[in-house]
Amino acid sequence: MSRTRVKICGTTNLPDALLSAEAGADALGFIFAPISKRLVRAEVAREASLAVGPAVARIGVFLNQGLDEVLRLAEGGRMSAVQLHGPLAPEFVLAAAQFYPVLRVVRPADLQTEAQRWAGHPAVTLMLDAPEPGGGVPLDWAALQADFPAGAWLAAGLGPENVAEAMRLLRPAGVDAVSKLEASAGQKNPQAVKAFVDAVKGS
Ligand SMILES: O=C(O)c1ccccc1NCC(=O)[C@H](O)[C@H](O)COP(=O)(O)O
Repeated sequence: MSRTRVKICGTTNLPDALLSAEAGADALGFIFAPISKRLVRAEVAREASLAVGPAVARIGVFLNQGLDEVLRLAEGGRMSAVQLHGPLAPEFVLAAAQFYPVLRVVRPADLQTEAQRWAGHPAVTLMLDAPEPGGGVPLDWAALQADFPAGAWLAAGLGPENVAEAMRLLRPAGVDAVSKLEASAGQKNPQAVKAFVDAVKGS
């Protein structure tokens, strides 16, 4: 079984991209959803994407945005994958997956349905997150143990202190965090980023 991948989300500037990459992150998230307090411009994301080297994935994060906008911003920011939040039609997810690997974000209530829907679609990977993304509130991992699908990623309220326990209970293929890794909204706390990556890789 391969090790759990670690994604640092909400990257808004070049120094934070570099510090996350140097800490050992496998993936950086760039939020293009206009409602986010961590919104990044495509030009900034592009500069960061080109600076972190070929081994670090760059994941464009979208919430209820049209396909043209998703593709334009993902291309402009030099993303390597897209993360799709919101109540989207399966056809929309499939259309995006023609262009980029997709992290399809689902809520606990939809997990079983979505797991069945996307089984056998290699371009679509599930990510379980709280109903309010970027809110820093953990899910009830014990309650999810029976249904957590192999290969799925986990987000919501993860940080250096609790990620090992979440991994022990759910064995996610990847973990994602933002709130607990910030000094302020959109600005990373370097010690927290390093501690989070080390906790994931040491588990
Ligand atoms: O974080 C945001 O501001 C955000 C806004 C709109 C859509 C998605 C957003 N974040 C997506 C993420 O991948 C977060 O890392 C994930 O929800 C976990 O956040 P947190 O619970 O704060 O660690």
